[in-house]
Amino acid sequence: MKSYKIALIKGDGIGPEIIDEAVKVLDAVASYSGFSLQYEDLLMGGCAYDITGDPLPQETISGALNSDAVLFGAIGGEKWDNLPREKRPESGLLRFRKELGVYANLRPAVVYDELVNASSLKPEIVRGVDLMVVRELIGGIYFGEPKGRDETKGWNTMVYTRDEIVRIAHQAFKIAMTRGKRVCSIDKANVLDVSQLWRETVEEVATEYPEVELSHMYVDNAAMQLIRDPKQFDVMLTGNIFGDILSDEASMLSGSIGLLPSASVGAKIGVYEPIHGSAPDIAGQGIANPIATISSASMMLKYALKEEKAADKIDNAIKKALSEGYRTGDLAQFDAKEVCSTSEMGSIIANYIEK
Ligand SMILES: NC(=O)C1=CN([C@@H]2O[C@H](COP(=O)(O)OP(=O)(O)OC[C@H]3O[C@@H](n4cnc5c(N)ncnc54)[C@H](O)[C@@H]3O)[C@@H](O)[C@H]2O)C=CC1
Ligand SMILES: CC(C)CC(=O)C(=O)O
Ligand SMILES: [Mg+2]
Repeated sequence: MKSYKIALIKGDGIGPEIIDEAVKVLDAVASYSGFSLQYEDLLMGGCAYDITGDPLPQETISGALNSDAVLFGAIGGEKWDNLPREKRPESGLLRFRKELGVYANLRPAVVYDELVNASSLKPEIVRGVDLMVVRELIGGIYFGEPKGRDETKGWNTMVYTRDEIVRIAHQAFKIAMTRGKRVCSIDKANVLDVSQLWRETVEEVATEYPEVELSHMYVDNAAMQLIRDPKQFDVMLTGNIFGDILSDEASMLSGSIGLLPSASVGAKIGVYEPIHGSAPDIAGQGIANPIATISSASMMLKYALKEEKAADKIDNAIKKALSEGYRTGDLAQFDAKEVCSTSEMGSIIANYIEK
């Protein structure tokens, strides 16, 4: 029987609660699909800092590199917000992504038919939305030098090299070829020099994909268009910060940030992670929506382990749970037949996995 090594990084806040549910569902699907999964827990974030003094211990990097894939929950929380930057949980996550080299963060935003009433927008605007944000993940303003602060000034730098833009643009065009063959590249080329290079470089890469229609949009307009008419988008190609922001916005098309998964790829080992954070405001209450993480586990099966059938089983089980009217608290007002806890939702989805 095939066996895969999965590195689990639960992290802080709701991280452990949502990862536990994803593991429940993964174990169910593995048992019916002829493979087994071995898990190794690795520390990252505030919990890692508390134990080791470092938000990203070296063993976490080597453990991840020794695995077939990483399933990641979330890190961060107020307790660690006033530490020096390099000690903060978020620095650990940024360093982790950089160390692994996962430069492409794929963030699908799909609206489930069962949840069209849950969106912040009218059902006719969101029904059928199926877009993919392809976000550059290890460059841009989160990483650029110089950065720093003193008493009166703080500074960060948005830098992209041509090579960084070329590789993320290829990812976007390749993904577009498997979908609606449209890429909208998001920038701020009317103001930022780095965005002018971004736009020119994306144009060059586009010549290798003549079947794909390329358009460009300024990020401020994109934020508005995503709400006005989200179905105009197929693949949205973005830099790091723009994709971070626009994908949280896109989650409101689907009804909750607790629904959106992601895959961070481009290197030997990928990281599969919900788009949301550690949600300290609801941590420990058993009310977080685990679907974003369960769906990220499905992306892991599909992209990292090539277990496409098993991934489809998870996606179908999620749809079944939603169509049967099960909702966690974040979606309780929207056509819920039964409101359930984080762990009940995990069990329901695990039970709906096709044998
Ligand atoms: N990938 C990661 O680990 C990320 C970590 N963070 C960190 O997380 C902490 C909290 O950040 P916030 O800005 O509050 O963003 P957040 O995404 O953690 O939470 C924003 C809002 O969405 C809700 N929410 C998030 N996930 C949910 C889920 N699965 N089910 C139901 N509701 C959910 C939260 O309760 C909160 O009201 C910070 O320390 C931040 O730096 C933020 C984003 C990403
Ligand atoms: C917490 C940050 C490091 C990143 C973030 O918000 C994200 O990747 O969605
Ligand atoms: Mg974010």
